[in-house]
Amino acid sequence: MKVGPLSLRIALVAHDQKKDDMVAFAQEHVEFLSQCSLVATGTTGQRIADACPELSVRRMKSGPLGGDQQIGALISEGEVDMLIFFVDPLTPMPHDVDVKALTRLATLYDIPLAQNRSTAEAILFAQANA
Ligand SMILES: O=C(CO)COP(=O)(O)O
Repeated sequence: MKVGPLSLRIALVAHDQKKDDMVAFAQEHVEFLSQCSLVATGTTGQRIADACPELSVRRMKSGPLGGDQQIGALISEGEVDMLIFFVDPLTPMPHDVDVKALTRLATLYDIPLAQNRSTAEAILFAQANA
């Protein structure tokens, strides 16, 4: 895979049941991601940083404590080019409104939004071959 542009700003978020998926995704694409500017919710970012020490990840608060909203704010400011958000469709979330608000802003501001791994792979492939 060709390496992506340094300027690509990617937000990474995963619910607890999807964090292993996110870590595997980050490990598989570590070369590409190392060329990007990464921001993540707190626990997701920690898991990625632990698994991929070569990646520099800006960590916001944990999702349920406002991290989803912080990333939504970055999107609204035009500071995120792509949202990769591995959602858990089987578990009720206390912060479901924040989850919906975040995906809504990605849709509103028309940035690529991947809510599962196969879509994330497709988006990265498209970027790498653009
Ligand atoms: O809850 C989340 C997304 O809604 C993710 O937050 P964490 O990465 O802190 O677990």
